[in-house]
Amino acid sequence: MIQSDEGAVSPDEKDVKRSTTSTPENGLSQILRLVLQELNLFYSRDVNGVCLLYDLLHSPWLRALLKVYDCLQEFKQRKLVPATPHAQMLSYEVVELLHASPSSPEIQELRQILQAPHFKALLSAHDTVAQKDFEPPLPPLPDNIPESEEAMKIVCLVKNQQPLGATIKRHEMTGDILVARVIHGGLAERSGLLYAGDKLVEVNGVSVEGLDPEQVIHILAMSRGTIMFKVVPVSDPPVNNQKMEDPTIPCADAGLPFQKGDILQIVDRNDALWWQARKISDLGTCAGLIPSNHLMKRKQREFWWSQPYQPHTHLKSTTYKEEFVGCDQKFFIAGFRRSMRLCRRKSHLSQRRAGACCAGSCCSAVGAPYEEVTRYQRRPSDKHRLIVLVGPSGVGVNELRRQLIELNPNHFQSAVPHTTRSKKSYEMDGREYHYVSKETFESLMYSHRMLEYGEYKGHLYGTSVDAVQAVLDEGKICVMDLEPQGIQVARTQELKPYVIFIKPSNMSCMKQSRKNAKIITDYFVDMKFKDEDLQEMEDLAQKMETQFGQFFDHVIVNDELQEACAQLLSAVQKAQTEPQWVPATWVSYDPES
Ligand SMILES: Nc1ncnc2c1ncn2[C@@H]1O[C@H](COP(=O)(O)OP(=O)(O)OP(=O)(O)O)[C@@H](O)[C@H]1O
Repeated sequence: MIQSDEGAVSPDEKDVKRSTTSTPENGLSQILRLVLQELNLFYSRDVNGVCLLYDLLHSPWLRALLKVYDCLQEFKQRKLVPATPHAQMLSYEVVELLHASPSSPEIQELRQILQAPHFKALLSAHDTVAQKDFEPPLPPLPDNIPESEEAMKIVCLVKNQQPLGATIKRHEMTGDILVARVIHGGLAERSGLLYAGDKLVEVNGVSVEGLDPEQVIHILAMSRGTIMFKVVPVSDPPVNNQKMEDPTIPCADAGLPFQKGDILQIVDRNDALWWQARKISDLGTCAGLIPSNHLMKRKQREFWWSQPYQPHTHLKSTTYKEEFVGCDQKFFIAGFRRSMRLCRRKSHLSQRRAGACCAGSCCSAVGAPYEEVTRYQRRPSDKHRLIVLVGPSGVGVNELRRQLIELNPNHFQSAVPHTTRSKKSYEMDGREYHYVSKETFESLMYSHRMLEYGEYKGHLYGTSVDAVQAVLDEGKICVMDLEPQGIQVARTQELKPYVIFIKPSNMSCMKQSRKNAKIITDYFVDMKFKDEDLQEMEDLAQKMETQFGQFFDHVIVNDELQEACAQLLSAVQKAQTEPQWVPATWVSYDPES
């Protein structure tokens, strides 16, 4: 509608008066308005073509476009780069406003314009140009903020189908929505604009005052592309001794899934309960939350106490025979004696029955849920690493050990165990066993020189650190089998054990491969495997993996014997020649190395 050039002030004049305070004087909208004022004077005089020109320039879409352009210019002058997000925000804002007041036909028209594909295309073209000029935004502060007011900053983050990498929470006392943490390596951290403790004021133009964190998260989740935050920056560095009553993760999306035994790079351990870490196998990704040492210990203790008592079942036995040595052996290999193996099993049983934790199992695991590790490669001048084989009874640990040693007895050797029983006529001290007095044995036990020990038929049996060292000192590779409870005892800088878990394959394969195999029991030597024995083996293997899996450097499924043996040989060689993760305490810093 065109007003008369005389009399009442035209709506355009009103606009001019109103807008001069807020838009730059040389803004295109301002110029357009002045032009329209001029044209208005000639409109009623019907000067040739003026009406057409006036109508064209007066169309709402042009005014809307120039308004957006002017706002962009203003944002640019305030150095709020990149300007693109602001343009998008502005158009979203206008559309939102128009939704709220859909009455007049002009507003309807404006809404259609802003939502029209060509307008979006125009913005998108601008986006592309602006993206090229992108510089990390400076933390901008409006010039005209009164000193008494909190200084705010506007932060724009472009969310390219990746999480923002920040979590929020509500302040218990003030109810403010705060940035709870900024995830290392995430979008927010890389921008350098958001810090833990920043107070959120607006998200995408929506005030967060009175909103629940979930509502804010919803707004964020619904946002595409650029997200604009208005924040009051935290005055002090982020607070690290944050107290959380809730034992669950503060933000499930920010969690880092990991398993026991995974190698993690800890990038932030400031929080008492939740650390930030990355998997070493995936260092390119942004960090995630993991429970802190403290929280892990708490969880482990809770879990430990919640575990029901689980008695260990033994293989049933019928006939008793004296201990034996494999008669088909071409040469003598120590440490395969039946008494020693049964003693080991019995000591394992008694530990479980007593409900106590041996030094190497859950107690120490509770003490140190995480272990600092480093890469270690054995130098040719170093002693060999001890090879420890672990597995459920009957899986083939001794068979594999025997086969490995038979491959090259000059290179691989077992440690000679100690016993307090008396030497038999056909035995030799230091070959089958080291025959020692009870006092000597006990003094080795109490001075922690026994890797494992137990009692069988009233006699003590065990393998000492010194017996292992004796093999290593000869330049050989010592291969021994241990109950998993003994792993922790062996894990010393001195022995640097490489632990290989021997695992049964599935039941149907085991039934097939173990058709002719024999198990060792207390009383019956040539007993064949029954289905329940195989089932027990499988269950026990699972338990071992769950409880001790973090200590296993390598896992071999013992299905086909020769294949498993080849895998064992290859793993043993790698352990001695290739870099491996070991506890950091095993590697002392040597500046000359
Ligand atoms: N892959 C395999 N295929 C067929 N038989 C196997 C295989 N591995 C082991 N065996 C046989 O299974 C039986 C038990 O193996 P082994 O004595 O090595 O068990 P173990 O794990 O040392 O347990 P334990 O110490 O209780 O005897 C033996 O007769 C062995 O020859």
